[in-house]
Amino acid sequence: MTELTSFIAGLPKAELHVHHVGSASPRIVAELAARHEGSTPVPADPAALADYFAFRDFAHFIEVYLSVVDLIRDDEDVRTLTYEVARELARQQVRYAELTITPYSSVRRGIAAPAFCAAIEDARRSAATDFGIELRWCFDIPGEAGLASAEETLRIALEEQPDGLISFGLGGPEIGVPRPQFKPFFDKARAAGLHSVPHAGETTGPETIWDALRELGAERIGHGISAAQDPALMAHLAEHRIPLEISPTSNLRTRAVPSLDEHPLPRLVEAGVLVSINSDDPPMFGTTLEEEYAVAAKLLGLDAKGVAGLAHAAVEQSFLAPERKRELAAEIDGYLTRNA
Ligand SMILES: O=c1[nH]cnc2c1ncn2[C@@H]1O[C@H](CO)[C@@H](O)[C@H]1O
Repeated sequence: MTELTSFIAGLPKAELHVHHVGSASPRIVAELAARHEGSTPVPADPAALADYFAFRDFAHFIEVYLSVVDLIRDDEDVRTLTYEVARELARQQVRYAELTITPYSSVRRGIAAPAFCAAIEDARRSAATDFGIELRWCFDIPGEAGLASAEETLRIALEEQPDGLISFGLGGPEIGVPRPQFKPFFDKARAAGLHSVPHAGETTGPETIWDALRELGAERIGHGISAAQDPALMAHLAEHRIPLEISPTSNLRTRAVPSLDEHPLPRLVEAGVLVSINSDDPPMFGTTLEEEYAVAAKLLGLDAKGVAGLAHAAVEQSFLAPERKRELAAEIDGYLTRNA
C-alpha cells in the first residue's frame, strides 16, 4: 500500500453519490441469488458475479442493475442490505453518506412502502449506533419507468417521510428520458423541503444538465461529466457553485468515458467547477470509495493535503447542518495534521 493510499484509508470521508442496491456486496448478492435460484439470471457464485458485472454499455449496466434489484423481495432483505452497506462505508472511514434509494423498484416488487421505509430507518439507526456513521436518503425516480414511477416515488416520499430522507433524484438511462417531463414532481418535492439532485450529463450531452438546472432546480448534478463539452455551462456551474457528483470508475465501466486518462475531471476542476468524488455502485464497478480517491488523486495530481481537500469538498457540498459540517471538517483537519 503506498503512503497516499494508507493516508486515504484512514481519512474521514463523506459520500454523496452511492446507490443502495448498487452497493450490495458480492457476498450479499450471491446469498440473495442462491435464495432465489432458478428465478434470477444473477449467478450465486461470487467469482461468476465478477463476470456478470462486466457491461457492454450503459443500457446493459441498467439491465444488470435491475436484475439485482429483483433479488430484493422482502423488508428483511432491505434491512440486511442497508445495514451491510453502512458497515462497508464505515470500514472506509465514511462518517456521513447520502444513499440513493429507489423505493419504486422495491414497492413494485411487492414490498409495501411503510415496511420498506421502516426497514431502511431501522438499518440507519443501527448503523449510527454500531458503526458511528450517519446515513441520509435520496429517493430517486428510475427514469426508465417514466412518469408513473415519478408519481409513486413522490407519493412515497411525501406520505412516508422517513426521518433520513433529505433529497429527491432521478436515475436510470438519460437517452430517451428527457428531464423536463419530471418538473412537476421535482417542484412538489422541493416545496416539501427535499433537495434536488438529479443525474444528468452522464451518458448524454450538456443540454441534459441545462434541463436539470432549469427545469428540476438541481442543487447538485449526478455525474454531469458532459459539462466539460460546454465552457458556458462550466462557467455557470462554477459561478453558482453547483457541484458535480463525480464517480470516475463508474464512467469507465459503463463506457461513458473510453479511459480514465480521458476522464473530464481535470478539465472540470480547471474550470473551477466544484466536484465531490464518489463510488456510485462500488461492487458492480469493482471499486471502493477509497480507490476512487486514489483515482482522483492520480488524475488531479494531488498530495495528502489535496486528497484531504476532496473529503472537505464532499462535506461542504453535503446537505448536513452547518454545525455537523464544522465538526467533520475539524476531524479531517485533525487527521491531516497528524498524518501528512
Ligand atoms: O450510474 C448510474 N446512473 C443512473 N442510474 C443508476 C446508476 N447507478 C445506479 N442507478 C440506478 O439504476 C436504477 C434504474 O433506473 C435506479 O434505481 C438508479 O438509482
